[in-house]
Amino acid sequence: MKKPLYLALDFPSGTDALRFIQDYDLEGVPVKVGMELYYKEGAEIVKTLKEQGHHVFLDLKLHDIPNTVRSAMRNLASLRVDVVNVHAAGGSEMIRAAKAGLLEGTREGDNPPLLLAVTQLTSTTERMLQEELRIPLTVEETVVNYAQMSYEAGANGVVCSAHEVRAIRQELPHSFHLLCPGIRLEDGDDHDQKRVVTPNRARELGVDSIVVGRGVTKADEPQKMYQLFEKEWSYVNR
Ligand SMILES: O=c1ccn([C@@H]2O[C@H](COP(=O)(O)O)[C@@H](O)[C@H]2O)c(=O)[nH]1
Repeated sequence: MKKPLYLALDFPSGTDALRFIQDYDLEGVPVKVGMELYYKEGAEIVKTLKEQGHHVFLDLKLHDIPNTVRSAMRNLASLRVDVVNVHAAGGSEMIRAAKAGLLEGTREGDNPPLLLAVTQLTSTTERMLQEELRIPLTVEETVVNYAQMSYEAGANGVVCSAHEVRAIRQELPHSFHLLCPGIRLEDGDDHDQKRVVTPNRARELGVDSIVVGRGVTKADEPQKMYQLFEKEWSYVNR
């Protein structure tokens, strides 16, 4: 799929998520299932969304010892999701194990899910990194470092903020997938996100895919807002 915009289905239940899709004519759009929805509904919601024709990014951000991550990824691959992720902070051995688990769990003839590694969350600031986590680097330095390590360990790409895209592109091949949450329209509410950009800017920077949640799901007119994000991102009708 070329340059997807993933709608983050951060809803308390599957009923809420499916109703939202139906109410606002979002059938078949790429979606992201995160912890809130998955921990409530489990694999069933993923199966339902796949049956309904959605491209599914399962955003569970695994972070555990390599053996555990390998077994978990084997099970996630069997759900035939399109994208999964781990925290890059789990290290290269864990990322290699994730990749191995995905290959083991993928049915013959299918493509394994894309494996992305989360670098620094888009809610992280340089102050948090340096003062709370005591990492004496800039956000950009840690993100590029995680991206290089993830690439060498076999990840297909990373989750980062669009702020770091240029720096990553200087170091790694263009085929390395850069997926960016923290996307807001010019006058949008940032909520708890700290490193945000507009869909327009993300496109200009060469981001491969974006995630949009509350900008659509909490809007007064969700369908209209989805179309606005989509239009800026894909540069249609201009
Ligand atoms: O660094 C990260 C990694 C994941 N996310 C997830 O993306 C969406 C963003 O939602 P908004 O409502 O558009 O802020 C959300 O599901 C996060 O869990 C992220 O924001 N940043």
